[in-house]
Amino acid sequence: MTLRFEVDAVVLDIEGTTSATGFVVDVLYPYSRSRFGALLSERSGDPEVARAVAQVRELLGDPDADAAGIEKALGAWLDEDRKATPLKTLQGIIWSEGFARGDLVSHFYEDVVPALRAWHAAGVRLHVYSSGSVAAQRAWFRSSPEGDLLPLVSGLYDTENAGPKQEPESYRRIAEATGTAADRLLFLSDRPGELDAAREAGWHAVGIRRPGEPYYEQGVGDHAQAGTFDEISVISSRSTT
Ligand SMILES: CSCCC(=O)C(=O)COP(=O)(O)O
Ligand SMILES: [Mg+2]
Repeated sequence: MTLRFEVDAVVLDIEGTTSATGFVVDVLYPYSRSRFGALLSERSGDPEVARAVAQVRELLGDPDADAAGIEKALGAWLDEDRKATPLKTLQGIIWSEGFARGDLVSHFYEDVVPALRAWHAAGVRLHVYSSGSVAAQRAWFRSSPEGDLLPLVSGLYDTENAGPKQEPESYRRIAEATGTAADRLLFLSDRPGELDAAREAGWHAVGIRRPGEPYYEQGVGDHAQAGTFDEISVISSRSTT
């Protein structure tokens, strides 16, 4: 069955939706884990690192946490896959440098890139909303196995510039930032709590359920669902075809 939407923009979750959680956890997480120590000790004066470190201390409730304590907290959050904003900021710094130097190439499920190209060609705007930082998202789309996909993307949103993914207010903020009416936006995600929040903000929402992903068994509640992007047809009033 094909799900049909007439909207102006599609907003994409990454992990579990466009891309495999296994790749993020097995490739990206170890890459960042092994580099946190050097980042914290050698670049503590970098404003972005300093800001993230201050946020970690605040989350820990420990204003005096030293570099070892910060690294330990980051490791624990990685273990539990906690999407803490400062963790994502620091990972984003490390990953974007790793992508730029060619150590990393991103992952997209095989149905995703053809669908993104088709929707973009049909005049549908594409935005990303992920817990991964904007810097990480930019590098991820720029360094895909199919080349630079960033030109397909109009906007990048994370927990810093939009807010937590399970809060409707974050989706209202994105609608405002993109200048798009809520009912002209379609959100694709694997997580029911995110889909609930998008729907509460008045968006269309489709749960993506891919075998092997962490939320596959749990399902996406009462949301419309698709196993691949091929099952979703999107047209826009801005369409030229
Ligand atoms: C390029 S983003 C890396 C993935 C990541 O760290 C993450 O937290 C993704 O979470 P999502 O909100 O996309 O499920
Ligand atoms: Mg996800």
